[in-house]
Amino acid sequence: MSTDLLIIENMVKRYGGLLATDTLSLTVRQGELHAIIGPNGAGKTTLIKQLTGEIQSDAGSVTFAGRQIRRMSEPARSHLGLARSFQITSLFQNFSVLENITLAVQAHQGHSFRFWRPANKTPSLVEPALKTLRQMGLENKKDTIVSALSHGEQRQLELAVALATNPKMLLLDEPMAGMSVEDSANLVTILKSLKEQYSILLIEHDMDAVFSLADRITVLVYGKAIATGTPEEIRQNPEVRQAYLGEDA
Ligand SMILES: Nc1ncnc2c1ncn2[C@@H]1O[C@H](COP(=O)(O)OP(=O)(O)OP(=O)(O)O)[C@@H](O)[C@H]1O
Repeated sequence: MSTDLLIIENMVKRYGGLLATDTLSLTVRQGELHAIIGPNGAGKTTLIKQLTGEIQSDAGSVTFAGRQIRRMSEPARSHLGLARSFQITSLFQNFSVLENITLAVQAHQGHSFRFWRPANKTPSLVEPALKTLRQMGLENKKDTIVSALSHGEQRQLELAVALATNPKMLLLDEPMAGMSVEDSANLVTILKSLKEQYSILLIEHDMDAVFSLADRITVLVYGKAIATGTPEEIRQNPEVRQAYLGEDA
């Protein structure tokens, strides 16, 4: 039986007179990749920000790993295992790949920065960092300075930074944005390998990626979920075809 790791109930966010999130309810199951699609301005990024705690919801309930998190701070949510990646450029450009990850692990573990011992020489930080780099196929780049990485590799590293904190759930906001076809295909392969080990909420405009990766898809229009279902159910849904996907979907 599948368990719901994230349960969103009747969540609301208003910007003045605009309802950006309109009594939205959805669940993400343990080990599921749940994609959110919808036209520009549908409220997808607003939803992610409400989940991370970057913005406060006006109403509703958000339960994550059995805890009510709607009023929790961003760091508290991150410690519970909610990790956001993408659309935030969080890398230290002049530091190496390994240093970037060990610093993320250190910050997550809540250590003060120990300047007398560099993070990339501390075994308890290096071990999880190397494991994550292996998972992402970036191990051979561990000593490369971030600014020397390709755009696609930097996006992969952003994902590695999120994974290194050992999250329960990843919130991915348009990971394929600005990527070449080759880098996108590579990222799809990586995300497939991460599925099940992590629960993933994915926002993405690349429909090929969404339909090949998602276990379930929710379609957002004007802040409202108009449909949730398997990729096949979403493809067949007449309301979705009309509102978003177009007749050739
Ligand atoms: N800080 C803000 N103040 C006022 N309105 C906002 C604010 N942030 C977002 N909005 C509005 O809320 C609605 C939802 O925006 P949001 O960015 O969440 O949509 P989105 O689905 O992520 O769009 P896109 O696909 O273009 O990234 C839009 O109408 C947007 O103009």
